[in-house]
Amino acid sequence: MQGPRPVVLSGPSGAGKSTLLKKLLKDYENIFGFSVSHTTRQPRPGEVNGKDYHFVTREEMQKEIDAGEFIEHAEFSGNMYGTSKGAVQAVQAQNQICVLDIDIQGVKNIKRTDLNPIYISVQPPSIDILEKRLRDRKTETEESLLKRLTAARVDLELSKEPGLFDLVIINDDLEKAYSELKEMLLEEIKKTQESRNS
Ligand SMILES: Nc1ncnc2c1ncn2[C@@H]1O[C@H](COP(=O)(O)OP(=O)(O)OP(=O)(O)O)[C@@H](O)[C@H]1O
Ligand SMILES: Nc1nc2c(ncn2[C@@H]2O[C@H](COP(=O)(O)O)[C@@H](O)[C@H]2O)c(=O)[nH]1
Repeated sequence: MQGPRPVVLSGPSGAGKSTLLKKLLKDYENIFGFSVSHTTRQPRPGEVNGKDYHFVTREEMQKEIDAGEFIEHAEFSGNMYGTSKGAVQAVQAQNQICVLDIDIQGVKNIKRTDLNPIYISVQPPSIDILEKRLRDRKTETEESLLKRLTAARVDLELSKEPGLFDLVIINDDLEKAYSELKEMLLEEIKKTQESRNS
């Protein structure tokens, strides 16, 4: 795959990946592009099909997986999620830095590909704080919230594997976490800006 190095943002549900990503996409509108994943979960209020996710049925997604159209896919908290080749190519065709928001199974699967991204894990200061953030977000039922907390514990354990991530950001103070993210990506941002001006 060509163009600037992609970025993988991973970490437990509710850790703050989308919040950080939204800031990044707003501040560097033309530099970063979001890899729009497929999912079988129901859209949340305000989510737009084709922008936040491609919302599909299990049958539709399985058909595309069987056809070899996905770079990676995983089952998370009772739903399927996956990154299509098309999602990444659409961003790379614009010569933008492609950002993938994926779970830890996705990270492990991407490691087996030639995508060569920068791997960043966004983590909460504690499980209690994560639970509060997920509850306050009001997107989950009690059942899905408990599933996500169980997955979060597994994620935090697995992410200790040496070398799995290039950077771990503890998202306590949002501005501090965002500064750490920007600092890590500064070189790729500069390279992309320079290539635009040349
Ligand atoms: N540093 C922070 N301090 C307080 N609240 C935060 C902080 N960062 C994010 N939040 C809030 O926590 C909630 C979860 O954040 P967000 O939706 O960005 O998580 P996520 O990692 O993208 O989750 P998911 O994987 O489920 O999409 C949101 O309501 C967000 O506003
Ligand atoms: N392996 C993949 N994981 C993905 C993908 N898109 C999103 N995700 C992860 O799923 C959970 C839950 O997301 P939510 O939007 O339902 O809260 C979260 O950890 C995402 O990072 C994907 O394409 N592949």
